[in-house]
Amino acid sequence: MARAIILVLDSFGIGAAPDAEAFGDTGADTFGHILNACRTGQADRPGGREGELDIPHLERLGLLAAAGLGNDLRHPDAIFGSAREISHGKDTPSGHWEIAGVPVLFDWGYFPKTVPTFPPELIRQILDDTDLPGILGDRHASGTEIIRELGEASLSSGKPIFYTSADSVLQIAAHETRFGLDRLYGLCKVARRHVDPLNIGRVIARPFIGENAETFTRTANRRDYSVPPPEPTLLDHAVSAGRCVHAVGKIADIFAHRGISRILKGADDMTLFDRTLEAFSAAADGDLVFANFVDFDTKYGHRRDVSGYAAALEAFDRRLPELETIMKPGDIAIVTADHGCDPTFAGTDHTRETVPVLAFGPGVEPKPIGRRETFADIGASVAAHLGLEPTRHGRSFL
Ligand SMILES: O=P(O)(O)O[C@H]1O[C@H](CO)[C@@H](O)[C@H]1O
Ligand SMILES: [Mn+2]
Ligand SMILES: [Mn+2]
Repeated sequence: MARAIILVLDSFGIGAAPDAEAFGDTGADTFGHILNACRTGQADRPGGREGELDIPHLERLGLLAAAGLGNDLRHPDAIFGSAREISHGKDTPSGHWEIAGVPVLFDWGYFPKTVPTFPPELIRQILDDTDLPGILGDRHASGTEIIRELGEASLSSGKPIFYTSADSVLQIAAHETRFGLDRLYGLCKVARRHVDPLNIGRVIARPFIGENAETFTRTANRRDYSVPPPEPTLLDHAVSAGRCVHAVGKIADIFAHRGISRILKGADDMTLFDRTLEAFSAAADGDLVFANFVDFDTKYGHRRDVSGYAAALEAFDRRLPELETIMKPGDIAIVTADHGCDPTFAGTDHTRETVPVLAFGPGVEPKPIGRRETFADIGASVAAHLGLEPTRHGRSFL
């Protein structure tokens, strides 16, 4: 039994989703394209990273083999393979819930690519329930770009910026001190209530600071208001069995705080790695640590920043031995992802891809597991490992 830890590299897809075409994502391959850009010198950063992608630990755990890349004849030190997604969406909740045994087999609501994008009735309801003079934005956008464009107008008018993406999401950006953080959270709660009937997965508060378009930056006080998963997840099973679920980063928000015992937050992925180690060190036998590393997605994938993504992978890789050192016999760690966000792809949205599944630990017997038919095999394996009630979906690869 011992302990289990799932590390989600948010958006770290490895291409080859059999249904990529249905999402307009034919050819998307987050890992493959980063690897290639590094190899051909297109991910060099003056004074920063350069050359081939340097990820010896992920390679040792079978990442290249899992992605069907490279001709490394050494046998990986892990259970290695990939998984496709069966959820209808390629968003963060869909990916994480499916990992936890609950694929999203219904259709989320989405906002159209028109301007305005939000139904006037929805905006009217939100305005009626708040003291706002109106809203700005009201369209599909990249979060950083729309703040640069409309942030100053938001400061002078007192109107928050509403936007969406290819995900089932309503995002609200407002100045953290001038608009006020608590006021922004309150507004998101009101919006959450009104988007429920539209089947929208998340409302996200996007606070930013700075004085003008050149200096605006988003802060770590982002908060996601998700709908709860439609049936019990691996996390619920763990908590019902009296285990502790240690949620690192935005995991608690993604599961609408259900099946969570402890929350550990951090402002960036390296701090989140510190918190992950802290959580794992504190975990008792039978506990689950579930960590999400959001920067890959938010800071590099959506920003289409290839060298930034490469540097983040290298930084993550360098820290893996710290986790391996504190693992005890009987523990299992699984490195995976929730969807793709190919930084070389058109647009700024997620990409439908398969994800890596690398499972390792002192007593874990390495083997290939091929391409799993659903991310839920991860949850099923963790449930089997921890002796928990199996989730309805997924088959254990252990
Ligand atoms: O462009 P930003 O604000 O980072 O938004 C991105 O972040 C959202 C949540 O992960 C996604 O829906 C995507 O649109
Ligand atoms: Mn995600
Ligand atoms: Mn994203």
